[in-house]
Amino acid sequence: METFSSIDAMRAWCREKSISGKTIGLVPTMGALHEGHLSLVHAAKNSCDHCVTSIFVNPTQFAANEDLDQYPRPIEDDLAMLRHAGVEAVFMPTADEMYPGGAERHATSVHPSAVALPLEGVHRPEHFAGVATVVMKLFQAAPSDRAFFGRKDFQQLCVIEHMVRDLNLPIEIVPCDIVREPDGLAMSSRNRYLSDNERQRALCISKSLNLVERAFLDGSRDPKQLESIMGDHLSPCDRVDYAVVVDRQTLLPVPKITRNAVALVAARLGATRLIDNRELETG
Ligand SMILES: Nc1ncnc2c1ncn2[C@@H]1O[C@H](COP(=O)(O)OP(=O)(O)OP(=O)(O)O)[C@@H](O)[C@H]1O
Ligand SMILES: CC(C)(CO)[C@@H](O)C(=O)[O-]
Ligand code: BAL
Repeated sequence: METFSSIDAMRAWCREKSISGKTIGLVPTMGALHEGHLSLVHAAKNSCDHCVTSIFVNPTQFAANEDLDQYPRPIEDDLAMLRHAGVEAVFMPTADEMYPGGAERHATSVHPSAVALPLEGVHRPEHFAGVATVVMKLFQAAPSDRAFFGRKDFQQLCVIEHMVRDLNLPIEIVPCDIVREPDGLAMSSRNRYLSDNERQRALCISKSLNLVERAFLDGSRDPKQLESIMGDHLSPCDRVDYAVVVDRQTLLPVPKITRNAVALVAARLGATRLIDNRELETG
């Protein structure tokens, strides 16, 4: 497995692979890897000739009061997992390599589509501009045929899909299903912040989504009714930023579900903020 910290070297590796007609799959991550990330790697390896994974804790998507400094960086463990998974190249640039002159003075950025505005956009107003910009930069540093993103970060996936569509980027976005712990908790790098008690209480998030799905499958098409089911079961959380059922395309509220929808939750256990969701398909 080769590791690259320079954009030029990473780009040269990708160019060499694609000149010979081979396809490349890119898996962007912030490290602290778990089985959710590895499922993206497996999907990339299954559908592409070569797989590149990036590890970069992107400063421009964190607000000043967020966990940029504490974000876990177990780089040796991450590299061992990627080696074991058969990844051929890892892009792990420094912040200076990605943002010469400093992330805070970085001038040109991607303005994401309106799908970035609700939900996470309300609670993390600069977040998706930072995500879209760094993903655009990762696509330039590691030019690939396909990029793999998890449905766990559902709104992020929408933002990236819109960016690729609106800016005509020559890359296919491949959404990958949410990988969960055996008890239902969505895998997330931030789960490692949880105390035993918080970890136990965090289970109410996936349970509330199970109950919403059950009510939806039983015929409920009233978002308010579904949201109240979620609300009733999220009381073990210390704070609920949102627990909503919205349109799958726009992520905006609808009076009645007539086409595909999605239930999304963001909630805190202690200082840890977790997100999860469940797609509700009208069929
Ligand atoms: N449980 C999961 N199942 C599937 N994909 C996942 C899962 N968790 C993360 N991913 C995906 O992995 C990619 C990298 O995500 P990231 O490195 O931020 O991990 P994370 O676990 O979501 O971290 P965080 O706890 O900071 O949200 C994203 O596309 C994300 O959606
Ligand atoms: C897509 C991403 C790697 C951009 O920094 C990050 O937001 C993540 O890990 O989901
Ligand atoms: N998985 C999304 C990255 C973030 O929360 O910044």
